[in-house]
Amino acid sequence: MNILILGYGKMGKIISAIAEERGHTIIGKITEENISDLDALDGTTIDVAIEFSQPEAAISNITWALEQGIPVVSGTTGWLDKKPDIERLALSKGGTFFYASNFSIGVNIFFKINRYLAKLMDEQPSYKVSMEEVHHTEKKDAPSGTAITLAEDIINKVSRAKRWNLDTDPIDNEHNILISSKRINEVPGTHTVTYQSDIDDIEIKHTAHNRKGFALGAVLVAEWIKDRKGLLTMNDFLSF
Ligand SMILES: NC(=O)C1=CN([C@@H]2O[C@H](COP(=O)(O)OP(=O)(O)OC[C@H]3O[C@@H](n4cnc5c(N)ncnc54)[C@H](O)[C@@H]3O)[C@@H](O)[C@H]2O)C=CC1
Ligand SMILES: O=C(O)C1=N[C@H](C(=O)O)C[C@H](O)C1
Repeated sequence: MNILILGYGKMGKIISAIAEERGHTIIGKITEENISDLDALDGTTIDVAIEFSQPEAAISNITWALEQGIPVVSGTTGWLDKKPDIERLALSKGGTFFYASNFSIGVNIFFKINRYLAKLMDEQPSYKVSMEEVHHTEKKDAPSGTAITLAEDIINKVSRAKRWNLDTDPIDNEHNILISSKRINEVPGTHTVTYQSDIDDIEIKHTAHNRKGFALGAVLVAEWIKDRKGLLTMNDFLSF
């Protein structure tokens, strides 16, 4: 496949390396500095664009690719208030848009465990739920996209949990999921969900040791979506 890399930073570099190992051709590596190179590209020669850039760049990158009829796999976090606009564009063009806050298979297993635990906790009102996410100091958004997915899945299952907020906000009651966001050098991504009662705590935790899981997941999805259309997610890709 011919792959266009939109955002050639920490993730874009690992994705490119894995894609090449798997026999794909990288036909462009777009950064903030060489964004004008897009004008010279012929969209008909690109099978898929993989977009891991920055919150402020994601919308224009994805819009450009969808306008060219290129299927898009996007993992950029921190811009999701605008996602409905992108989804409308993808549908109006008859195109393909795949978004995941986390492409790692391990995290997607963790998402499933989180949903199962939340279902049990719906009937255990003595437990208060909270969350912690830890990432490297270059991360721009907080909380992480993964933490937001975890919180939204809990809100969908636990009727007393109505909304989430960062623990820097002064709201702390049974209806709010407090999320603590920590930034520590070089941490690829650690997420912990805690249910606390007077009697005990139950915690589930996912620790990424590096970025390979996120990058491999994005390449596997790019291979999978090649001949698919519409709005797709990890639930469509994974069979569990
Ligand atoms: N969904 C997932 O599984 C994962 C998502 N992420 C997300 O992916 C994004 C990128 O993460 P990193 O690679 O660590 O960031 P990074 O800062 O290392 O790289 C970002 C890249 O985007 C480029 N960029 C910035 N503005 C641009 C523009 N206007 N047009 C094109 N490129 C532009 C930068 O030049 C840089 O090459 C973040 O939003 C992060 O949260 C990161 C890891 C996994
Ligand atoms: O910025 C990162 O690095 C990561 N971002 C994603 C997120 O916001 O959840 C996924 C992963 O945790 C790494």
